[in-house]
Amino acid sequence: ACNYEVVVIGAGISGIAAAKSLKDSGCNVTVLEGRDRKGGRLWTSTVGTTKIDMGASWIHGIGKGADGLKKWNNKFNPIYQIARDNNIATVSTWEDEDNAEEAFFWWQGGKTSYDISSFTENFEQFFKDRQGSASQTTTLEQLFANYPMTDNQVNRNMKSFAFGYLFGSDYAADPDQISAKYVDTESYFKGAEHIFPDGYVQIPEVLSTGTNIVYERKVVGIDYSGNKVSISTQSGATYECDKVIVTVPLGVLKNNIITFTPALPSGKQSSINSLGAGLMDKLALEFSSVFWDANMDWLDYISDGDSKWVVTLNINKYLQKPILLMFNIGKDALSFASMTDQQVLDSAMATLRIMYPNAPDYVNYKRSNWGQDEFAYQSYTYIKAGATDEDPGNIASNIDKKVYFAGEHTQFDFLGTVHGAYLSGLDAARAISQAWKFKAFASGMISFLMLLTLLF
Ligand SMILES: Cc1cc2nc3c(=O)[nH]c(=O)nc-3n(C[C@H](O)[C@H](O)[C@H](O)COP(=O)(O)OP(=O)(O)OC[C@H]3O[C@@H](n4cnc5c(N)ncnc54)[C@H](O)[C@@H]3O)c2cc1C
Repeated sequence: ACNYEVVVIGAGISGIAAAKSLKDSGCNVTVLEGRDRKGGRLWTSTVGTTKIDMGASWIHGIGKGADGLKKWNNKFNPIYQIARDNNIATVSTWEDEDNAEEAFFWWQGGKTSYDISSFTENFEQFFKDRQGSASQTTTLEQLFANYPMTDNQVNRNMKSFAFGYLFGSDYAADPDQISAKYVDTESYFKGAEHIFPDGYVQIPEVLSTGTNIVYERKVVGIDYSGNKVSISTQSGATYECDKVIVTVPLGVLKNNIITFTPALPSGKQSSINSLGAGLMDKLALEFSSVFWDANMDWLDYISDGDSKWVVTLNINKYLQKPILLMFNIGKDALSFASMTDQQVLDSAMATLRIMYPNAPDYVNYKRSNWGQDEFAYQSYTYIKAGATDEDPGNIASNIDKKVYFAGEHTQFDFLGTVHGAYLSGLDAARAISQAWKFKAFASGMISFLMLLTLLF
């Protein structure tokens, strides 16, 4: 069996997946987690008395099968498989996102009379026709530089809405950042999109039973210059191990929160610099009753001059609670990051009252602020203009079979998702178990050869 001491940094889904797999192989595993809770960007919180996910909400496609990846033929999304195996309830929000029910509102007040679907269909078609001409450094905005439209306020606002609505939520970023070349080139699980009525955190909870997680251990240094890896934490506690798996988010790596000794190889560092740490924030508002279009999934808002509060999810449709979940993306999310809760709430309520002039006051709220979160500094990763689909794999590659990496940002196929993060954790664990299997085989061979020498 495995005789390594392994430290996993981070009790998000990737770290917990890696720890479980290695523990099951007999390794001695300790997980060091900076926060006082597990799950990382799976954060089931509450608004009033209702559980609400302020990090990931969806299993993006329960399966079976994933586009372009044969190995998933006939298989469920691994997160859905875990939910099924453990009787964790999930609820479908829609079979296909294109079929979600939507109402469109605009800055002039109430529902828009504008033909939104013609605009967004033309916009998408324009993108498809030109994506082939995009180079590695072409931004989505540059690809649309010659988009044919009369320059007036309505069209300008429609264009900025279309960017947020069609691409922003997928990549948690703005059109002047997203690489046009890589839009829609990652793989998607087929099937309906599901959420967890009792919270996504149930997944890391069932996977981490019996795992040794030490909380409030913010890692600040990893020294891998010797035979053993030495890990230092902000609290002063240090840990020694044979192998470490670093699962901290890309945003944490970009901010150099952890000092690596020696410094990370330049190729890996440049991939860390190149990828985009996308930002998407949520505001959950609970009301005393539903005043909005109860049959809609999404309430979409075309604002004047930016894309603030571009999409709002009607939670009532799935959980039968009078709750709206409002979203901001990229620079709009960033513009709220340093504001007080009251300022954010004022902005949200002002927008809701443009959409529904008689909207009453909220009774409870919960806000995420992932950009200011010292254990994330981001929401999810995207291919930024200048980066390539090889950058996530460059980050994943191990250093000297001592320092391994996992996390949603370390695999391209399902970049930015929970299932991608989960699978990356299993990959890192597999790479370590290959190392001990090889070591066991090599020492077996040496003993065998010594025995032969003694006999003859
Ligand atoms: C608002 C939002 C919405 C999302 N929506 C979806 C969705 O609907 N569907 C989907 O599939 N994905 C979604 N995602 C993405 C998904 O949540 C992530 O891809 C996934 O959870 C990442 O898992 P991870 O293990 O890679 O990272 P994390 O969950 O971030 O885990 C890393 C862990 O490391 C810890 N850590 C960080 N720094 C340190 C340190 N210095 N020392 C010790 N510990 C540290 C963190 O606290 C964290 O627990 C969303 C994310 C956000 C933020």
